[in-house]
Amino acid sequence: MRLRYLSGFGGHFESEAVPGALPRGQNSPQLVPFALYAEQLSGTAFTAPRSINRRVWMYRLDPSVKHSRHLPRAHAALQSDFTGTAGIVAADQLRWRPLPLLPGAVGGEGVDWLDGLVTMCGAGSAESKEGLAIHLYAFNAGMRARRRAFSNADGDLLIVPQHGALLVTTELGRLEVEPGEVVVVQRNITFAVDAAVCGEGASSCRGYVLETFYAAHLAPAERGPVGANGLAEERDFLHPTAWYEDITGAHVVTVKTGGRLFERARSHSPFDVVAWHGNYAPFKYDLARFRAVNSVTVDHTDPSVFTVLTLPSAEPGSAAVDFAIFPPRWMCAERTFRPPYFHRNCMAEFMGLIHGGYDAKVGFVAGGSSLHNIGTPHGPDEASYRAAIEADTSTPAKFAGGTAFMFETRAPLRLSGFAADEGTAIFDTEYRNCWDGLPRAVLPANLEHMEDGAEPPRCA
Ligand SMILES: O=C(O)Cc1cc(O)ccc1O
Ligand SMILES: [Fe+2]
Repeated sequence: MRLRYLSGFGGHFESEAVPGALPRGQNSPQLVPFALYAEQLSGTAFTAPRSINRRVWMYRLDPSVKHSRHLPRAHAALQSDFTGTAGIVAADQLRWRPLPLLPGAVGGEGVDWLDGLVTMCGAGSAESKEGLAIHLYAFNAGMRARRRAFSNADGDLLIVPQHGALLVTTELGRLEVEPGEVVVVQRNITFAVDAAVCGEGASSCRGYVLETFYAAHLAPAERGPVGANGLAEERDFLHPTAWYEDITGAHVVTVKTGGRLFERARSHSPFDVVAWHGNYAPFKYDLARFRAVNSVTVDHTDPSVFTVLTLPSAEPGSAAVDFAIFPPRWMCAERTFRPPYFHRNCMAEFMGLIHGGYDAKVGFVAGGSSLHNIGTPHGPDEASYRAAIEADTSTPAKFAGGTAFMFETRAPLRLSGFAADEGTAIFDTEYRNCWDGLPRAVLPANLEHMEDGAEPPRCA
């Protein structure tokens, strides 16, 4: 499918699927063209400063309010509260294998994207509007065939497909998102996720999701001294164009609010927006477009240079959450240990691998995940360490091996019961052994010691 997109981060776009559907010169005429309903969706408080204010005006066949009462709905593995006893505190280095791909579904059977979500970890709670959740998904059934959609009042969703291209249908139009691309669907935008390839030969899909509970939205990281260009370029953020369907029959929109799921039934498709304008719209971004900047002299540059999207906190320079990537790139720092260094971070690091390998861990596989919580020591495994200290660093080397990513947050991450369960097939109980064989440094026997001339203090 060749879809058209509107390019530019933070742009004020307008799009109409039917010429003349978009009111000109005003948002809410007495009678909208074709008697469509005008509806505003706010992405920020009405009075948020212009630079961060987000809203969209939709012109639709029915107002969203035409639906049944909300009925509670259960979810087996979705968690939106990590406070109190709701989250499991973990200090260990942790790694998980990929979720198994689900076999091809027959008929109406199978698990769809929403039911296929499983929470791994998070912080804070949806209700407090502070914190985040990290989920995985695996699905083999479409939401559209089930006339099912989702709308998340709890926050924005950054979806990172790892296996299988997605067709994301939203109120504002459709986006095709392949592994290597990511998509952001913001708070309260109704959407459905399907495999982009349907029917015969359709693959099951797998990936990662970051859910941000904060009022602020993810935006490209500042460039600082890098200058006016590079890193994530505004023009590479692609938004959908208006698309609607005029379909009667039972449709269900599942909403999540305060961590609880409810269903509201409609007699028509919720994807009935004929035209829209505004600056609150889902977008996709191709990670291969990231213009990486790195050291051309010595030393390993901190991974903040690879930040694609960030959500600031009130503390200057300390993100509530960053989305950083480790893409294929040239490594050219001389006399340098080129892979990530050994370190302990004041931020928590959740990592995933989209394809290929990661230069600090031979044992990290595509689709897998790892967590190094605040202060937890980690770094290259033994094999990566040995290879790096022997590498010839007099010439550049291309790291073409893969694309990993990191959700980095100032919040301590707490585990879900699923992630903490060492008995699951995905929990990697061996992970911590990957550093066991690191040789201890040996100082020469006849080493001269620095003398400070002073006797150690003695207590009476
Ligand atoms: O731990 C990791 O693998 C992620 C990471 C990468 C890097 O280049 C520097 C620091 C860091 O935490
Ligand atoms: Fe790290």
